[in-house]
This record gives sequence, structure tokens and C-alpha cells, in this order.
Amino acid sequence: MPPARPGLATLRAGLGQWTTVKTFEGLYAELSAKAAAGTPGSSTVEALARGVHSIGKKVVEEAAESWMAAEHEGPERAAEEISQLLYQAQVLMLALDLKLEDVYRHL
Ligand SMILES: N=c1c2ncn([C@@H]3O[C@H](COP(=O)(O)OP(=O)(O)OP(=O)(O)O)[C@@H](O)[C@H]3O)c2ncn1[C@@H]1O[C@H](COP(=O)(O)O)[C@@H](O)[C@H]1O
Repeated sequence: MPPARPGLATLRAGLGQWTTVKTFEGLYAELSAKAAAGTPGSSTVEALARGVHSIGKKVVEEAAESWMAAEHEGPERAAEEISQLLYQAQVLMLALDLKLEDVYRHL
């Protein structure tokens, strides 16, 4: 049997969620601005102050947690850990003053 077609209300709710979702580019812009301003209370600013060695360990930690979640905890938990991995990767980029284009040109 074909899957039920979503009603208009469902589609609108879906669109509403989609428009508020953060993108990789949007997150990078947000983190760059906080790093440049040295925003007090920002975990990104604090992580940058700790330096590349500390950030690198967080990248590895979140990569391992993504792998474990994917194998043992299911897709939703894996998505959560992968989002943290993407965040930590961006913090590492900022620590090295790498722009999105610097990374994208290797894709
Ligand atoms: N997506 C994230 C994000 N993911 C992880 N983190 C940070 O990384 C830390 C996670 O480290 P831990 O390993 O201790 O996490 P945990 O609580 O043990 O969770 P698990 O990894 O075990 O699931 C958190 O305490 C946050 O400081 C994040 N900090 C910020 N962001 C995004 O970055 C934006 C800017 O954040 P600030 O710089 O804090 O303003 C926010 O609006 C968010 O969108």
C-alpha cells in the first residue's frame, strides 16, 4: 500500500520547522561573529581560548560518539552526535582561520 499523503497542515508544520533549522553555513557565520566579538559566555569563544590541541580532542571525541551512536543507539542519537561533530569541526576551522571555501574546495 502506498504511504499516506501528508495533509496541508503537516506540510506547513514541516516547512515551518525547515525554515528555522540551522545550516552549516549559518552556523559558521554565527560562530565567526562570536569569535570576532569575543562574546562573553560563548562556549565557542571559550573553546578557541583553550586552543587547537583541546579542540582537536573534542573533534575526536564527537567522532567516536557518532560512531558508537550509529552502531548502538540508533539514527536519532547518531544525528545528535553528528551535529556536535560538525560544530567541533567548525570550531577547529575557526582556530586555524579557515574559511568555508578553504574546506569546500577539497570536496
Ligand atoms: N551546536 C553547538 C554545540 N555542540 C556542542 N557544543 C559544545 O560542546 C560541548 C559538548 O561537549 P561535551 O562532550 O561535554 O557534551 P556532552 O554534554 O557530554 O554531550 P555528549 O557529547 O556526551 O552527547 C557543549 O557543552 C557545548 O559547549 C556546542 N556549542 C554550541 N553549538 C552551537 O553554536 C552556537 C553558538 O554557541 P555559543 O558559542 O555557546 O554561543 C549555538 O547557538 C549552537 O547552535
